[in-house]
Amino acid sequence: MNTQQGTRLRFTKMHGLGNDFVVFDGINQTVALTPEQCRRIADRHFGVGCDQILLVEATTRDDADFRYRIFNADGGEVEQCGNGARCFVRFVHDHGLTDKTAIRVETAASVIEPRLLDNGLVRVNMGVPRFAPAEIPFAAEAETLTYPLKVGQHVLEIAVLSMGNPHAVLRVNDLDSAPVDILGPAIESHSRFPQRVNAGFMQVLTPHDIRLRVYERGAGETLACGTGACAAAVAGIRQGWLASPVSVHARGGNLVIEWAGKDQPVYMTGPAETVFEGEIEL
Ligand SMILES: N[C@H](CCC[C@H](N)C(=O)O)C(=O)O
Repeated sequence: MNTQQGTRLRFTKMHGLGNDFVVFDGINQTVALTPEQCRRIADRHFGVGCDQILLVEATTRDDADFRYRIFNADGGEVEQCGNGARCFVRFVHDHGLTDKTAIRVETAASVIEPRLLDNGLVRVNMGVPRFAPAEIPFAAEAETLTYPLKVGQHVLEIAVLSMGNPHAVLRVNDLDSAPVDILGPAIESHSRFPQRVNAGFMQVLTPHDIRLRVYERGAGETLACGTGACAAAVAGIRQGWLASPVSVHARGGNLVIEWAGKDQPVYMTGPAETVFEGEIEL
């Protein structure tokens, strides 16, 4: 069953550092979007325009308060969205769906824990990063710290990990001249990533500061990527270039990522903004 033609849906336009979202309350209205309807909503000329669509639903888990579904602009449903998680808790709190400031949210990948802070920012326990190739998924003979990836005539040395969604992280010397528009889509659709991948380009400034650009799976380059920031910080810490906490400077603004290593969770802190409320007829 999908949302029938002619149905009007209420939505809220939000963003986390310019990574923007159309958020639907799927508890007080019936929202069942087809990939084509997602593409239409996300279209910046024929729809509302966004990088991802976020759907708030009731959960059946007794260890979570809500269910959180994420759809990329290309219509594909995915496992995780970090900037969206910060907007999620702001949305459910501001729309009276909870009076809690710290909630547990079921996603396709895990249960994450966003918390509204007194200073207006949001801190999220994004869970434990995964490195086994089969858990990414990524085609590799064995798990190593980095992997050579042949892209055209280049052989790139990438880190590969999952924050619930797949990430490839490449260190570059100068982010402004990095060929993100060429290497981004080539990595995103590389055959060794059977479910495609988010491609992060990281410039290390100091052990506690990086600049980051992410060519996102199913959305293209965004102004910020929360799970991408987590993945880049984890990759840099593992390779000895970085130390927690790491300030991640994206084009849309800054996130702070904390990770104590090994099988510890990654914490992400940053803003979540509401832009406007609206209605759309599908
Ligand atoms: N493009 C991602 C989903 C959105 C992630 C990003 N917007 C974030 O803030 O983590 C994927 O296909 O896995």
